[in-house]
Amino acid sequence: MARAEVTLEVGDDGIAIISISNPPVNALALSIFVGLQRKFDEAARRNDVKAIVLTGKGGKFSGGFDINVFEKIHKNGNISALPNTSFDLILNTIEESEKPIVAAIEGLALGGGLEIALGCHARIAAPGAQLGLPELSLGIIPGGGGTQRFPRVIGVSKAVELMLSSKSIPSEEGKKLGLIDSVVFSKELLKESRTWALDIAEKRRPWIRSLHRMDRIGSLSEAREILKVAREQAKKTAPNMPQHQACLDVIEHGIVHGGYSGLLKEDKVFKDLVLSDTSKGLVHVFFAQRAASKVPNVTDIGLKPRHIKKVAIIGGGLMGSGIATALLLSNISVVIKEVNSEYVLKARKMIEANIQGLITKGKLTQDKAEKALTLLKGVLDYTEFKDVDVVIEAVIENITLKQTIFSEIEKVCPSHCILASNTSTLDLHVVGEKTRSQGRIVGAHFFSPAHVMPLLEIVRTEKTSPQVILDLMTVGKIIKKIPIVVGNCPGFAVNRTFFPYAQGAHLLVNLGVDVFRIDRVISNFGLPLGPFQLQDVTGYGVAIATSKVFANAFPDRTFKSPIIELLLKSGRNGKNNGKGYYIYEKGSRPKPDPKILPVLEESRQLTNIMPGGKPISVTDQEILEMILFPVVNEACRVLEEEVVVRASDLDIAAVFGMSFPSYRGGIVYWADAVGAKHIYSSLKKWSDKYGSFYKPSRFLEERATRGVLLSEPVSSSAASRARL
Ligand SMILES: C[C@H](O)CC(=O)SCCNC(=O)CCNC(=O)[C@H](O)C(C)(C)COP(=O)(O)OP(=O)(O)OC[C@H]1O[C@@H](n2cnc3c(N)ncnc32)[C@H](O)[C@@H]1OP(=O)(O)O
Repeated sequence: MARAEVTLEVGDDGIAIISISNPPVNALALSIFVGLQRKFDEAARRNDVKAIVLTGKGGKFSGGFDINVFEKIHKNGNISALPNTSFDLILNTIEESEKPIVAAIEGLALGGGLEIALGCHARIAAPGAQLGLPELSLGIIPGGGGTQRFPRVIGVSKAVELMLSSKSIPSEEGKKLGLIDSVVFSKELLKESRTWALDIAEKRRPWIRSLHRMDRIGSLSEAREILKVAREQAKKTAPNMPQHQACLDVIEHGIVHGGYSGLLKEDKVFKDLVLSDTSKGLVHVFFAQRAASKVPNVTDIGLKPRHIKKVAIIGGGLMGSGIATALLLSNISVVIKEVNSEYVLKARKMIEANIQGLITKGKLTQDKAEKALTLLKGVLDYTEFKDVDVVIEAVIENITLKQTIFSEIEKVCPSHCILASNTSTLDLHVVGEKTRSQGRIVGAHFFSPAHVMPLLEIVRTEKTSPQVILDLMTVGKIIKKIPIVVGNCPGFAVNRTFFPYAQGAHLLVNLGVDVFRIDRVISNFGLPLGPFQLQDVTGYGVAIATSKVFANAFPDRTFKSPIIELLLKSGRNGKNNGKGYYIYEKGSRPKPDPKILPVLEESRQLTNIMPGGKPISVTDQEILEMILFPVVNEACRVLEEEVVVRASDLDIAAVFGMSFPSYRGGIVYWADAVGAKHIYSSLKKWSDKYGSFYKPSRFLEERATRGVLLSEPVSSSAASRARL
């Protein structure tokens, strides 16, 4: 592996080129900071150096501070491991240097990488470099002066927008905003940066120290107004996350008391936040997401992903159209097959509406949208299937229909073609039973709406070939999904783990707890919708179909709630017809509908599970735990059966498939923070009181008794048991 190092070369022109090298993204590891300090000191001392250019090797400036250091601090609590770069390196050495320093940026300058560049006296970038301060997405604020210099360079409004959203911008936009002084072709980057540095040294260009600037800040009252609006917005969009308000406070402090005072405050707040639970959860998710892309015997055996040019989708309903949209937007040709031309047209309309939605939200340009639609073809037969690389079947959950489709596509598609099903519940063995292509059969489980939800659950059987899995993972990444590879079992990893979520909520209602209180408790915890509003939105048909699957697969731990059947009987269809647990009216927020109370009463009478016929009395915390602990319990079974490669894959599944709050790190991470002992003893208590739905799994019992983390690998736990 290449060494992390900083090099210095001095040219005949008197320019010192200092280069960061730490592949793959030139993260600012502690040794890089030491190296930078040494090389800048050397350049400052040397008489043959007139000016300095700072750059990154391998086509990247820097991906920012080394996040592994945060992970270590989270484990050992030792904050003193953080170097004092904001003052020693960026302020005193770079910004206050007696020789001008120009940042030559290629590829990316993120987080600490951009903060170092902001300390330089000019920034030259190659086209398309990604520039941003994504620290808030890690639960912290920029800690290298970004909260002070960014607003001073690009203005308060844009700086706030970019920091709060953790979004990056390309060099070209950076140039328009004044962040970048010049955009030049990659091959000209060093030459142009050298010239620029010399020009500053010889006073042909201004020598600008960002922290001293006030020209882009505007008046104090304007800045305060921008910050006030941002605070209100952040209260809504990031309610349980401290870093958003903290970032705004630090920006304001610097505007009121000056940049240096702002740096001092930033340093303190940054260090406090590094130790916060929010940062621990988000950093865990960062690494868990990268870990999910490493699948033993698939990604580590030297296979190369094949190029996927054309995908066929069978079924242009909600799922099929969503999947098609995601593919088209990533320049993949899509053939969508339907049973008649009316349905083909409907599918096209849905895809157009998906795309229009993205344009309206500013996420897509008209040009790109038009180009994407040219790659779409609607068909009624298999003629177009002769050269497709992947088929994704997305018809209704009917096993006979799916079996027929699979035996047909096996005949018409080329022999390399991947045969995927978007089933969310059916056994893949049975789906592909009538074919001789078991190695090519795989699940491609997208989540609705498929063009928006980030997770792609790739389901393999023992026969699915590693090449097929690798190819599907690659397609997933191309279409900007987060793929996790899981085993074949009822509900696979995501729906299987989360089936007790809705059932737990229904059980509580039948024990007498208020529906809307449950939804409030769950959304206060951080899920975007409570379980009942989620059912309204996803449709009761889905709820009925999935509960049937789980009732068959796991009858010992299924709670059968009559509520949905009763709602349907009383003319309620959820959001679909504007009436569910909530009332849905155009232009207004969903309103709880008290008219459902008699329906709930009827359900309670039918199930008759309230102890002594009276509603149980529970705290909000108990409500939360009575819904989420059964999910953890099922996650334990999923882990024990090794349906997922590693525990953190379930965290990714929870965050990106079920919108579990990312700052809580995912379901298993959260459970470990709560403690297996408490979860086990609570479930045991409730199973004695309310029945087998709560019965703790063997895995949970064993881990709780032995004090082993739920996230510890199954095999290593067995090994540690053997050692005892
Ligand atoms: C003091 C400062 O204010 C604090 C900070 O700077 S905090 C850090 C701010 N920077 C960031 O948040 C950037 C995080 N990284 C990213 O967003 C993306 O990795 C990226 C856009 C740089 C590259 O994306 P991509 O090309 O898809 O590669 P990706 O798989 O994500 O990363 C490649 C490898 O680099 C590692 N990596 C990326 N950024 C890293 C970082 N800042 N520190 C340590 N490792 C990092 C990843 O973990 C991964 O390692 P692996 O191969 O062992 O799994």
